[in-house]
Amino acid sequence: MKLNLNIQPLSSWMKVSSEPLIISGPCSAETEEQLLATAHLVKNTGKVSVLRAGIWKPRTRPGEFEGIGSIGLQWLKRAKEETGLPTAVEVATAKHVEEALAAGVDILWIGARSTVNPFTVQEIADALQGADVPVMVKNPINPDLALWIGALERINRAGITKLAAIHRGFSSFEKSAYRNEPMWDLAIHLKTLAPELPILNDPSHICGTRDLIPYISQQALDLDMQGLMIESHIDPSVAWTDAKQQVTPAALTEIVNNLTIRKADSSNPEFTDKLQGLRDSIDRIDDQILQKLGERMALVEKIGEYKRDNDVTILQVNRWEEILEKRTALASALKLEKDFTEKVLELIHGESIRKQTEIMNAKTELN
Ligand SMILES: O=C(O)C(=O)C[C@]1(C(=O)O)C=C[C@@H](O)C=C1
Repeated sequence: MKLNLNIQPLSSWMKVSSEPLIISGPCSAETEEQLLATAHLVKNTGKVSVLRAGIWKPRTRPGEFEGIGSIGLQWLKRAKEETGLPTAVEVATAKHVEEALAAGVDILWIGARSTVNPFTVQEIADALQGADVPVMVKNPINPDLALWIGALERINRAGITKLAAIHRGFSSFEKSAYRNEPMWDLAIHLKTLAPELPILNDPSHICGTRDLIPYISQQALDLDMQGLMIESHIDPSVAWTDAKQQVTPAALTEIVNNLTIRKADSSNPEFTDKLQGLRDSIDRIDDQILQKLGERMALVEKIGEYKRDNDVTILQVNRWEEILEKRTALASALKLEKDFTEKVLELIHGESIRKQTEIMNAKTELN
């Protein structure tokens, strides 16, 4: 299945001053001085194409700093006039959209806490009708690809064709080094469904702490993401929100300088030839794997019929354990990851059980 989004390529609406595309600025606009000072430093890095700042902040508990509000729009306007950087803010209600558009904000983004709620997204989409503004949609808090896609579709159906997704990681109960688990598979899946949709990465929210930002940023670029949104602050130690994950503009420069930019393809004929040769070998091996899986499944069916005729259970725990043990030992000798091998075997065993259940049920129907 492919998504049917009507979108314009990123290059037609985003002027990237230096590769890769970096959107940066404070988590929150706190004071006019703080925003302007950060904007100038960020501009002077020469690495940043868009200035970001949160002015309406959804906070988990009441009583925390909830953003400076509409006054921040005037500060952003001034920052843009002084630095020439286009601006981006998060919007979460129709009123935010109206105010941001009236103040000439260049890019709007929808935050993870809004993307989870189709009512909120629809309200934002309705307010966007007729506007020609780029919109970026962060993934929902929970790892639900359909919600992310639904939000992108709602915004697109409102006529927004300058559209991008932002991967900011997902909330998880499991203890992790990250504030939000990257769960790269979901972003890769979205890219597969909509190859034309630009996906940016937000390492600040994935990491929650600045030390991990370089690693996640590199991984995002290596997964062919089109840019990075990295929070920066003149003095992160006194930031009013997300102090641990913001970086100074100087640190931002270092992070970006250390990134290796890899292209999606190479025009070097030697590379292309060698890659083709290796891919041909992979094609042959994939064919063999599938052929062998087909042969294995035929045996599983035979066993299924045999079990049915002798009233023997499908699940054979001892045999399954024996398989797991022997194959993971072989796999480790072949330098395959244990985790990976177990996952493959579990998939195969699950399919055997499904197939044999079908065979057993066929017997019930006949009787
Ligand atoms: O050995 C069997 O009894 C089978 O049916 C085969 C098989 C397998 O896929 O290898 C399937 C189900 C059992 O739980 C154990 C093993």
